[in-house]
Amino acid sequence: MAIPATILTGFLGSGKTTLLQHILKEQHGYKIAVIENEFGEVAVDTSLLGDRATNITTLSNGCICCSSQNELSDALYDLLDSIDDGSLSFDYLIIECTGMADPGPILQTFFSSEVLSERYLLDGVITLVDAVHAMQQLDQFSIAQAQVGYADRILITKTDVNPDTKALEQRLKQINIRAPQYKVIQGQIDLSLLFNIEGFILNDQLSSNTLIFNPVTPVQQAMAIQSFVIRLTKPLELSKISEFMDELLVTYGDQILRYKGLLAIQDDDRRLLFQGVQRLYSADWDKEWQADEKRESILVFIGLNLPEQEIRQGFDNL
Ligand SMILES: Nc1nc2c(ncn2[C@@H]2O[C@H](COP(=O)(O)OP(=O)(O)OP(=O)(O)O)[C@@H](O)[C@H]2O)c(=O)[nH]1
Repeated sequence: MAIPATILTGFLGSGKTTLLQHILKEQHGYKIAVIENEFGEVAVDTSLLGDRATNITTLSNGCICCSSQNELSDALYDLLDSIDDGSLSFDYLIIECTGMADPGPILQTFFSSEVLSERYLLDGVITLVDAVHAMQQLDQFSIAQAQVGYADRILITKTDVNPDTKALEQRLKQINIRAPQYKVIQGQIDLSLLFNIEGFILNDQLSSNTLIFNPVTPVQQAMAIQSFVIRLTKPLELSKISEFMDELLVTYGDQILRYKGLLAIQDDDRRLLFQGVQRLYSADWDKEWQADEKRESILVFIGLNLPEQEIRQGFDNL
């Protein structure tokens, strides 16, 4: 059984540690391992950590804390070794990123080797956003926008200090139309909203409620991460989709953070699911379209300065 993994990200001081403390205290029945991602931040002599690259501590409630100065992949392998030699057991992994970390490379690590992609199952990205400071952070730091862009769930924290989050919610939706938003005070949230969300599995969960939203004001900044939805009623030709996607990813692979789609294909009664992170994407056949279902393709793209018109046009031409 692959171990599900959740990535916890968010700008400096957004409340990641506070949420983690809540998660680790809660009685949820999971045996959770947490990796604190300090990777590459401070060069620490590995002799301090002993032979292992990863420093592993077990808390009194059975949760496991790991810190590592090495690459994330080393820590992931070290945890697997500990499971295999019987010294550890856990059934869920959380990675807490540092506030300035770009989640992109962290996600890519899970697909970087056969072992890691088979033994871990990337479940989702939870992004925390500070209701007091986020507007300014989003203006100033593209990394803060990227953290929102990658999210499967967005948690708006510190709403006890600033309860008026309307404008922020709109802006977050412009950046990431796909991720539901929840308000959280001092990390208090129902954990079932955060775990087993299957953000990277091929499925048809496009959160159709959130897709009704239409951005009214264009994002102003030059470095803007934004999302948009494409809906097409005419069936698409399969070979042309992969051709177009390959072309798109060669040119814009670094800018497209995440994309997900449910496609209607010409001469086939099955739905085609596809999803990707930057240049890495997968597609698979799903069940057949039901009689009461509207046979249309829906795609969500989230990325940095994406050529929306060009992408829309490209799909229109398929
Ligand atoms: N009022 C209020 N304070 C909060 C809330 N959540 C977190 N804080 C406080 O905000 C500060 C930063 O929270 P942390 O949990 O350390 O944030 P972090 O994201 O781990 O911070 P970094 O590790 O610096 O990236 C702490 O003083 C928390 O007590 C909240 O919902 N309301």
